[in-house]
Amino acid sequence: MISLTGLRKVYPGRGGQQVVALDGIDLDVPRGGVHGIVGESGAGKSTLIRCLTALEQPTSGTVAIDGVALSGLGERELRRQRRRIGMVFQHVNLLDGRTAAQNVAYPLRVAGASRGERAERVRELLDLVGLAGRGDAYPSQLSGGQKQRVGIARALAAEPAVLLCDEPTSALDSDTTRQILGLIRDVRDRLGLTVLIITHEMGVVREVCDSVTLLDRGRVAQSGSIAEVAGDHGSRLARALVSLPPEPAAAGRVTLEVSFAGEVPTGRVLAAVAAVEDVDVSSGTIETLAGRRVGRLRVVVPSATAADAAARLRAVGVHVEEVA
Ligand SMILES: Nc1ncnc2c1ncn2[C@@H]1O[C@H](COP(=O)(O)OP(=O)(O)OP(=O)(O)O)[C@@H](O)[C@H]1O
Repeated sequence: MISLTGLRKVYPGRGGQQVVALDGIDLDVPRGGVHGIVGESGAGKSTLIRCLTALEQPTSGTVAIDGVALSGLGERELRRQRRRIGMVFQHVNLLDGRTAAQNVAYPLRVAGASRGERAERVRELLDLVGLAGRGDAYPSQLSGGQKQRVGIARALAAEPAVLLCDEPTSALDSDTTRQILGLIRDVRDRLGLTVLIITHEMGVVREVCDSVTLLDRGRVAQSGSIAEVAGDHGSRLARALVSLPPEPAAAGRVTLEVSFAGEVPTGRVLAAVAAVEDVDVSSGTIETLAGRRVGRLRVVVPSATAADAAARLRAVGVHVEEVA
């Protein structure tokens, strides 16, 4: 549904130096998928969004939505394609002097819908986002979460095929974040949308995404379904998805991080850990992510016997790394 091929964007920098913001991105998000894009500041996330909405022309490579490449479209066709992409932002930017209903109706007015059509569609949309009966409220009378609901309704007004969400919950508290992510999943389920979420919060990825891409200096550092990346134990995304607090080991001891996925029975792992001589478990988690059981344990062992302990643990099929 969303297909990026060899996407490259180079900006002219200061002193004639070039800034490579995107360096050959290949990415496919299937119809109905919720895909997360994560990466540090400057990784290229905003540039990616601007290329997807054709606000920015790629230096090379293609962006295609539903098989239609954006480059080479005429002005009219491009406008039509843009309407197939709804945008949800961190700061909703509602028109303060207009009611929630008028804000949602705005893109419908621009698209030339009649008054009757607008009223009916706005009612449906407010209902869809859980704001039935709140259409007459002004933005100042709405909570942050309710404003974001209005923003989502507005983004859905033109019946897009794709919803691009740029840090949709960064300004919200954790309860409201969970509700808004639940809503995004719900509209995906009901309307069959394809959703791309740019976020710096792994909690968002865990909660709502089916798949995820880590961008690093304009390149894809890692990409896959949540189950795949969570099971790729030593990887950056696996560590970020299932993270443990760092805790330095005492002198003469080292910490081994033991990671495993559903293929290895938890009981067997725990038995192997318990059998290690003079072992202590300092932290750990065993949970189900995208239907796959994943576990991570930090075990502290004497330095002198650490290599032997690691070998014994690996023998049961787990991934073991010494951590600082
Ligand atoms: N218009 C521009 N002109 C020159 N350089 C740019 C421009 N826009 C972005 N860049 C550079 O491209 C790189 C990627 O920037 P981008 O804003 O896409 O990253 P980001 O991952 O969205 O970061 P953040 O999370 O801070 O928004 C950075 O090095 C940035 O300085």
